[in-house]
Amino acid sequence: MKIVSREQLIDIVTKLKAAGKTVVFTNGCFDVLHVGHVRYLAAARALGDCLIVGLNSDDSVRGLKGPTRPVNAECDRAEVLAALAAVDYVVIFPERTAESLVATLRPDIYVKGGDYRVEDLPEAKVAAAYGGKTVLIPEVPGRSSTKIIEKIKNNR
Ligand SMILES: Nc1ncnc2c1ncn2[C@@H]1O[C@H](COP(=O)(O)OP(=O)(O)OP(=O)(O)O)[C@@H](O)[C@H]1O
Ligand SMILES: O=P(O)(O)O[C@@H]1O[C@H]([C@H](O)CO)[C@@H](O)[C@H](O)[C@@H]1O
Repeated sequence: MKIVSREQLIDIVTKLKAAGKTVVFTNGCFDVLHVGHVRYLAAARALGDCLIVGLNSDDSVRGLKGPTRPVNAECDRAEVLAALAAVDYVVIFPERTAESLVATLRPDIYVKGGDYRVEDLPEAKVAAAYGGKTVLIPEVPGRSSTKIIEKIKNNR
């Protein structure tokens, strides 16, 4: 099963690190999945041996993106991500940022998309403090969940 609790992940990551594996971590809302997400996750997985995705809970997505989001509930979003070959584990987190997950799991590599700047990522600061590296994956232009939702709303 790829969808795991924070406690299960601590155990999994401890074993991976003991075996000398490179652990990669990213986080996000992943509301309406698109090709930008798929390429991004494949590129993140290629940086190491195991890709963990921290998935924002429904309440935390509402707090970040507004009351009409998410379109897809957290259990559905988690199952869709877990169906991707690039994704090894999914953990749902309730906080506004993934700082505590990064601090707990201490992944070797922290990843976000090119729509972010490293200096704006609080999670990157947490990673840097224990020697973790942050990598930004170039953005696939013109693809976003919001754009898909707008297209459906406007019936085009
Ligand atoms: N087009 C894209 N190309 C590459 N990476 C992306 C792209 N869109 C999102 N990402 C990355 O995927 C992760 C999840 O992003 P998110 O779910 O917010 O995507 P989004 O499509 O921009 O959503 P929204 O439109 O709701 O803001 C983030 O780390 C983000 O950097
Ligand atoms: O899907 P998003 O909006 O890219 O995900 C958010 O990313 C934030 C980012 O890491 C900068 O802090 C994160 O803090 C937030 O919890 C969402 O995962």
